[in-house]
Amino acid sequence: MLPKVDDIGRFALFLDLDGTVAEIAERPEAVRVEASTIALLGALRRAAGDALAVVSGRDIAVIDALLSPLRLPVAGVHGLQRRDAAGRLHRSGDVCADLERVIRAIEADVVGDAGVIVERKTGAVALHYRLRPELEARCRAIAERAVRDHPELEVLPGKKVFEIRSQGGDKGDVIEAFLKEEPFRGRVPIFAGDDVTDEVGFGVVNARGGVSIKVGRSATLAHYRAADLHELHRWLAELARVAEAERAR
Ligand SMILES: O=P(O)(O)OC[C@H]1O[C@H](O[C@H]2O[C@H](CO)[C@@H](O)[C@H](O)[C@H]2O)[C@H](O)[C@@H](O)[C@@H]1O
Repeated sequence: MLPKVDDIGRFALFLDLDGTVAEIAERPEAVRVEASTIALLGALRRAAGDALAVVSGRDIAVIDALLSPLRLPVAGVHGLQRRDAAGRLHRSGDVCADLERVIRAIEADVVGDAGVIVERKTGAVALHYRLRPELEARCRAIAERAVRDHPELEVLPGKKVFEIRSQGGDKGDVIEAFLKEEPFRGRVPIFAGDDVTDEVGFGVVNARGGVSIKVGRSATLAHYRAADLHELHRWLAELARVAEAERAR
């Protein structure tokens, strides 16, 4: 059930990417954002007076490519990177000097595991087992071994993935940071996401009396739920439509 929101101009909108803006695909590089979804994001940005940001686990460069020609305020790698509305880049966390060695060790570990995908990111690496779900325990063990001697690294579980990342800001921190700046400042946050790394974002949004929306069925701190991405997109389209109608009056 999603709430009635008539006046999106009071709100700041934060959207997760994979599973929320874009459908989950079998491989990270297979993801595409529908042209209709890009048009929807453009309409929402206008409706929200530019207070729309994407908050994702992906690298900012990948998010920009997926959302092209839009170039939105964005946070990447679950909060390690952020580009504010003025285009300034912010980074958090210390880059692990040993990360390349850690990634090579992971690649060597999975060389015989066809279908397991190692996705390199800035300050992080994701070990995907969506194509080999029976290898979950093995991938978890590989990820945990990779961080054992590196207190500056952490393992973030996600949807059929274990991510190894430099410790640093999370999705809650970047939502807080956006809300201190124009055009987000003074607005009530709405945040929609589908994965466990979105939960810290829901916590921040709930504490500010905002609208937290879980996409999907699993346990969550979010106050509202959309059954799937399509229900969320219909709700977002209605927000944009109402704002457009208001403007035309
Ligand atoms: O925070 P998000 O925008 O949701 O990004 C989280 C991770 O999403 C991607 O992996 C997930 O989506 C893939 C494509 O649909 C899917 O194959 C995989 O199983 C999912 O875990 C992305 O590849 C990661 O880098 C993001 O951190």
